Amino acid sequence: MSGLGVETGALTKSYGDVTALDGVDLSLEPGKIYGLLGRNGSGKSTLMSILAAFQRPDSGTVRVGGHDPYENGDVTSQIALIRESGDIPQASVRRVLGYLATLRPAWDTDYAHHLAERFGLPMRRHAQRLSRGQKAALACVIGLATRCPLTMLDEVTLGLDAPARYLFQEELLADYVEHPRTIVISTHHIAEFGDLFEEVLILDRGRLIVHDTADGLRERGVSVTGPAETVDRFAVGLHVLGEQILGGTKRITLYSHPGQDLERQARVAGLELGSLPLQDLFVHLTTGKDAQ
Ligand SMILES: Nc1ncnc2c1ncn2[C@@H]1O[C@H](COP(=O)(O)OP(=O)(O)OP(=O)(O)O)[C@@H](O)[C@H]1O
Repeated sequence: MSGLGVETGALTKSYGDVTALDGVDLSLEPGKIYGLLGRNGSGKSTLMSILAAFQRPDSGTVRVGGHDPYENGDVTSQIALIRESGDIPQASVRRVLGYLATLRPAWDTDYAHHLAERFGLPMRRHAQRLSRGQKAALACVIGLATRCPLTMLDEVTLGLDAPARYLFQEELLADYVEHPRTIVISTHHIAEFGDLFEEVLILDRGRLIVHDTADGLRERGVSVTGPAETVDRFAVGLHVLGEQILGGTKRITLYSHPGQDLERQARVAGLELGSLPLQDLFVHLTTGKDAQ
């Protein structure tokens, strides 16, 4: 099994007068790692909870592996949504892991124990008494060891310290290579987790404003660095997102490539061109005047 595909059509969901999702058309191919990004309240958790059939949309269609997941046990048994906020049974870590082994067809007990050990989880401690970071680590262990064909991780790394976040990335990539599946990760740690994503989805106020490969997204912008005066001359008439000055050196970021001729000119003038970090593009797309 190399993962489940996802299709949604014109998905909408409101809570009272708050529109959480506003006509989301989504198509996820099986077996890829997706980054689901968006500012606070943009609809990420709502989208994932609908894909996991935790709730119904107000209108629109959802297909996971070609089927409507709602009240469809054959499909939901292949979907895992792990949330930072918990959903963890009230029992010791060891019992929680044992219980999940009975629920999840692809659960790997040895792997779960290996992960728990790497994260330093106290197996006998009651899950409710774990520290915030330990709870997050337990969520990561569960998210990885379920090996569900559609695994969605909603902000699971939020409480983890830096070494644990690196550990999570390392384990996720290694396990994904061995057991490919569809993985959707929502996170605000974009700079850190950006390299994990094959494709990036950006929600903005309930609308899907970007679905692109991570490389395609990075290539939408360019940085230009060099002597301040040369950079300023080069920038005339171009769409500059931001600038940094360090001594006599200036670095500007441009949204969209200036074109081959201008790039050549820039290089001839001794300017250095580079791609933009995902996080800069994300900030631009969701806060700038270009946010759609
Ligand atoms: N149960 C609910 N009742 C009322 N409003 C809700 C409910 N759940 C979500 N909302 C609202 O819907 C919008 C989308 O929320 P959602 O949790 O999906 O966003 P998010 O992108 O996951 O946010 P964050 O990054 O802050 O976790 C927000 O305005 C939120 O306040």
